[in-house]
Amino acid sequence: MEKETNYIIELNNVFKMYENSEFYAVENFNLKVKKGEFVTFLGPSGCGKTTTLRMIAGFELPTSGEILLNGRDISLLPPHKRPINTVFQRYALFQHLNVYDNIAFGLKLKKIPCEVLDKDGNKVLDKNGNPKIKYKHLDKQVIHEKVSNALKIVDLEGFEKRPISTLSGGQQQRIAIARAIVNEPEILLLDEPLGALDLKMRKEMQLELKAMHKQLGITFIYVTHDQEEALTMSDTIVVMNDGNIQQIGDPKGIYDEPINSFVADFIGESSIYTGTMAKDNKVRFLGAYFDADPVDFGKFQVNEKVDVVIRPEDVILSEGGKGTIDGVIASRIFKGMHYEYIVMIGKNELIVQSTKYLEEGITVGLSVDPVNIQIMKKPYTSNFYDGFITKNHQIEFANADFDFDITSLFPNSSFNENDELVDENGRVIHYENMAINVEVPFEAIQISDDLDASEIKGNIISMIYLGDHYEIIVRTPEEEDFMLNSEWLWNEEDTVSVIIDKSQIKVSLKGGNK
Ligand SMILES: Nc1ncnc2c1ncn2[C@@H]1O[C@H](COP(=O)(O)OP(=O)(O)OP(=O)(O)O)[C@@H](O)[C@H]1O
Repeated sequence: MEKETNYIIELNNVFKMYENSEFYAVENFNLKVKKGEFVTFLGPSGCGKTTTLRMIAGFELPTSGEILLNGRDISLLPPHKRPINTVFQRYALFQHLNVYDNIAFGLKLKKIPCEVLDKDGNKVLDKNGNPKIKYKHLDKQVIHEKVSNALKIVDLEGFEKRPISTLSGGQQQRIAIARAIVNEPEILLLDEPLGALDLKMRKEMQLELKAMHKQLGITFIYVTHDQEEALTMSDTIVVMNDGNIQQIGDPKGIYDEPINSFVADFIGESSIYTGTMAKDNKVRFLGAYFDADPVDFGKFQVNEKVDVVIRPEDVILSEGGKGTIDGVIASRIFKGMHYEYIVMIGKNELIVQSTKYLEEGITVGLSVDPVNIQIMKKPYTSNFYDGFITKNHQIEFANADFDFDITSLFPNSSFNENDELVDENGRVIHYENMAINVEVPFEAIQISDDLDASEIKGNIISMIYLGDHYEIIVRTPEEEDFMLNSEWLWNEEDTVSVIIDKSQIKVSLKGGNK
């Protein structure tokens, strides 16, 4: 069904699970893109950016949900029928063709409908009285003009006859872009198009792509894991993690008002702390009470645990301890326009940028304007799993068994002499396979590089520094995630064993079997 819309692309409740996979690569994705917008999908490797792009292009079908183009559902339309072109990181140019033929390739195949005319130039009608239509190839002259124009846009006029192999990486990428825009798509999808270029060339091409976007006036949907690239080029950034959208906003909004610690950590440099809301518009972190922005304060309860984000450029340094809190300068690096300091407040580190030159080892006062203290809801402090009770009256979750006193789940129950679980009237309770909810607080989990220390093993997939500790996510081969806090610095991708303090596991019955 078609409906009036200002949006060129809409994704509504889109989910994608690949065949032979047990998790969603993209989960509940909702996005509206305006005509002419430059939208960037930003997130770490594996977060679902390419999958989303491929669904828009039509190379993958969503498992559920709908994709609308100008208000029309295109979920089942094949890629070549969508007015959308894609530029990939690997340029996918035909090495045996020259520049002209690479760009003209699609145009030469294209057939356009034309009305049939008789020798006097009148329209020929079919038996229903409608103009008769035939399909014919584009004129050579038209192709020539379109190719020249595309080469002009990518700033490679005069390169028509050059073999592809004689072009630099940056030039090849421009040809790939020219090939995509020569078809005059309504939307251009760009999947890490600058990923294979060196830093200098990347920076140049970022500005050129932005200029091309302006000149062409078409919608760009761009994929990158480089936050600086996203901040430089986009009108709108969609920050993704683990198949989910974390935040949608313009670059400044995302940088200044990150919605959670993942976004704050991923975009720009920042110090992140666990804080507690206190009375009288205050928030306590780093062992001191700071004035909070009253607007933020109203969103939280007194005593609520929160994440507090401080950007390095927002810390005001003063000599002689005239701030909200004192710290000692541990290191100083000159960064061209300013110095970057690591200041220690007890065991916590704070990153500070300042144009002032200060000696290492001295005590400084630190303060932050209330509007620059970003206070965010703490997403989780516990892990949650679906599990069940095994026939040996253990509990199983995350593909591991744990001893657990299951009598605590059934009031007044006990085990009889036959090792059966019975209620207060002696009736047997059939607990085997009963479904349970399991909560494992972060504090209950430790990790170790001794892989024999636990039957649960996994790889570290994320590590966020929170001032005096790291928030770490370990993912098992079965795609179970364990989030925990650790004082120690680990390496991403490290394989570790996950040790759970059983006494801290909380279990409740779900009702029903697994
Ligand atoms: N064809 C496939 N079959 C099964 N799983 C897949 C397939 N393609 C991607 N995945 C999985 O889906 C998830 C999302 O992958 P996707 O390529 O969309 O992420 P990405 O954010 O684009 O990552 P990158 O930046 O590394 O390209 C990953 O866990 C990936 O392993």
